[in-house]
Amino acid sequence: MEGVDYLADERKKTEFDVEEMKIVWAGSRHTFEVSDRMAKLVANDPVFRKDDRVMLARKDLFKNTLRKATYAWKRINELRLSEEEASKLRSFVDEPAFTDLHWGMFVPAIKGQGTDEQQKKWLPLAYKMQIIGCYAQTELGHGSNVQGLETTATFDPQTDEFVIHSPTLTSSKWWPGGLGKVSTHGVVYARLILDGQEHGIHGFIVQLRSLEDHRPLPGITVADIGMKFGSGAYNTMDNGLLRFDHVRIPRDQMLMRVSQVTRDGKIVQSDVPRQLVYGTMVYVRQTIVQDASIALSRAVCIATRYSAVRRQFGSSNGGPETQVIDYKTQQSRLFPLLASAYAFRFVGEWLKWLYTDVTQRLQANDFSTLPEAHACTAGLKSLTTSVTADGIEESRKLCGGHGYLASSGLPELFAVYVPACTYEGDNTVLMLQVARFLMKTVSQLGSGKPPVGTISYMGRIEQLMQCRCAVKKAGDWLNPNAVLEAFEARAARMSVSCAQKLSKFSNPEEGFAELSADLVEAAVAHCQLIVVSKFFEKLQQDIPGKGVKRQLEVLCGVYSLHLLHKHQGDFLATSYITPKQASLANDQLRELYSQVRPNAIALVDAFNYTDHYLGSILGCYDGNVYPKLYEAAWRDPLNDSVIPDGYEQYIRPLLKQQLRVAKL
Ligand SMILES: CCCCCCCCCC/C=C\CCCCCCCCCC(=O)SCCNC(=O)CCNC(=O)[C@H](O)C(C)(C)COP(=O)(O)OP(=O)(O)OC[C@H]1O[C@@H](n2cnc3c(N)ncnc32)[C@H](O)[C@@H]1OP(=O)(O)O
Ligand SMILES: Cc1cc2nc3c(=O)[nH]c(=O)nc-3n(C[C@H](O)[C@H](O)[C@H](O)COP(=O)(O)OP(=O)(O)OC[C@H]3O[C@@H](n4cnc5c(N)ncnc54)[C@H](O)[C@@H]3O)c2cc1C
Repeated sequence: MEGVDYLADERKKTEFDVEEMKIVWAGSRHTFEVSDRMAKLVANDPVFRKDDRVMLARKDLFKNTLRKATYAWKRINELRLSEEEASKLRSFVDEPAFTDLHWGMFVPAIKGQGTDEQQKKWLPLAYKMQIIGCYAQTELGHGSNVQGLETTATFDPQTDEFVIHSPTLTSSKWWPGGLGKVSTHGVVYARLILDGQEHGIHGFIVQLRSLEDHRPLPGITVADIGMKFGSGAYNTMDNGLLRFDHVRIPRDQMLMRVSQVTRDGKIVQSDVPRQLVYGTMVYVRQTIVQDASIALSRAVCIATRYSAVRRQFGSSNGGPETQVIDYKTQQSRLFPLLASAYAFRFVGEWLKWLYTDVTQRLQANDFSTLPEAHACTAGLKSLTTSVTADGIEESRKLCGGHGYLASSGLPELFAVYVPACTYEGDNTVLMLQVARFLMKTVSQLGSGKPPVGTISYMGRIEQLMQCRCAVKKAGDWLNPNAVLEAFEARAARMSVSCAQKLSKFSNPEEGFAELSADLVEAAVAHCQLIVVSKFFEKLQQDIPGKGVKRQLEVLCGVYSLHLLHKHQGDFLATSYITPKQASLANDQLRELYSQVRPNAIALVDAFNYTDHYLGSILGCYDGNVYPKLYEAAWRDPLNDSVIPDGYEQYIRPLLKQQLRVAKL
């Protein structure tokens, strides 16, 4: 039945202004309008159709991606879209492609690590896509350990060139997106060798393929690394392998903002810290945090709408069965994910601000906030992608059997998303970076240098080590100060406990390795505190619209109290709360679920996703799930014929054989 809104009754229950919530979710009215326009542009253009993606064989899938990406580029130019509009358009096309790495890593690497002169030379070519670039760092043998990369860049003073070489099989570049079949250039990370001496890892711009016929240049072996997890999914991307056989590039193709190599082969360090060679990763990590809220909200939107449509059990006197969204178990699995999507949205907004701030400071040679920016981007990337990947899978389970259908959109969403836990830094490795930052902070307490920014709570360490939770009744857990102090005390105590244990080791690195699992838990506690505190900070802002702020307060309560409930072992073990107080938090959490329930559909409508973008029958706006599932089944190529291909060859002889056996 076209045009009927099967979720209309749900939408009538809403207690807040959804249109205003859409603005809050988007970040501003302007961003909302751009997003809305770009989402509709993509949804209404048949070239961006994606429902057939999971059926396509790899070659067709890849060609289809090339078609979409080049068409998107054509539309971006025809419509003279701004960078903001183009970036939104790309995200609504919703298909990983070589362009992501070109714009997302190749261009930022040149911007961040290239000198003014290098930027002037390379960026105009990249901006017009006259060259297409990738980010070639990871190798077959090393990914996390960047200092362990084996590719060499040896300076030849005779010719004023670097010789790029892959000395071993394990030094083959492996994974770079866009490298396999498309990129003409790469920012290649290699070990700098000057006069037989090593000088660490640096980035080099290397041309890989001819701009005339796309063939690999002499000395270069390049190919795709093969199929990855899931159907459709990340297989639209040509992750590649790359080997160099003494490939020569001019000296001025080493990215020289951090260190320069002179004509006579000497290294000159600028006053920029060497860690800026890792700057592109910091940039991408903060974009990944922003994207986490998008991926999680998509999954939650699907699971919430379907949970309101789906009914099981509970019918009395022939009346309708219970909507599964009314089961408290469903709510306790779904609503924390809904709240997490909002929480990640706000922490992502804040992280973008932090990144912009650190970038401006770096330009003014102020490097003081770099360690905090690194810890925040690494930790929040790790936390938000882990929760999102698990949350997508939980959303699939929340949709029961139908969640397992490709047409639910959830399997592909999971398959595309889950590598985010690995790329741009394995999540455990990144949490260990946060732990190092925490241990350094604790060791410097009392040095007269007060901790600032997200770690400033450590400046109140004595109070945080001694204080006890003052909660007496469930409603006390609605007090932001009570919640914040609980998260601060837990994070501070877990860090101090690790630091105390570490101090017992004569070799700190051995101690760090031995205690690494505890250290990761302390780092997670610190990152969760950041997310909770940024949610509370958001609530301090002027938020217009009937009931909007109230709903956000409820979601903030759900976010923080579900974490408190889930990690109550930490809060109890650090002796900040009593078992009774933990139980009161859970009582309050249940009450908050009841307040989310009537607003659940409106809270996911506020994401403003088109049906095209969601790509899910279970999550469609009108909730008309069953007829659509039925129709989609008939569209499967297997149903093109009543008798399947292979009947004569396999099924018939099998049945005949069974018949013979039966006759015997
Ligand atoms: C007009 C048209 C426009 C069209 C628009 C289209 C727009 C499209 C946009 C698309 C946008 C985005 C899309 C992006 C797509 C992304 C897709 C994903 C692709 C994935 C790519 C990758 O995976 S790239 C490879 C990533 N690799 C890693 O992440 C490796 C992880 N390892 C490391 O980072 C490091 O090796 C390590 C940090 C783990 C360890 O390094 P190292 O051994 O050198 O360090 P130490 O541990 O010894 O630490 C030394 C000190 O350095 C500090 N440190 C470490 N890292 C950093 C850092 N990054 N920044 C600052 N400081 C750092 C560390 O803390 C130590 O400090 P001290 O203790 O004080 O000494
Ligand atoms: C889809 C995808 C796209 C990618 N795109 C690119 C790209 O464009 N360019 C590029 O250069 N790279 C890319 N990569 C590579 C990616 O960045 C690396 O795979 C990632 O950094 C993880 O490194 P690794 O594979 O070496 O993992 P490993 O480090 O080998 O991790 C294996 C296991 O060891 C553990 N481990 C490792 N070190 C430690 C430690 N010190 N302490 C405790 N545990 C540890 C990890 O937690 C993990 O469980 C991509 C990867 C994927 C999956």
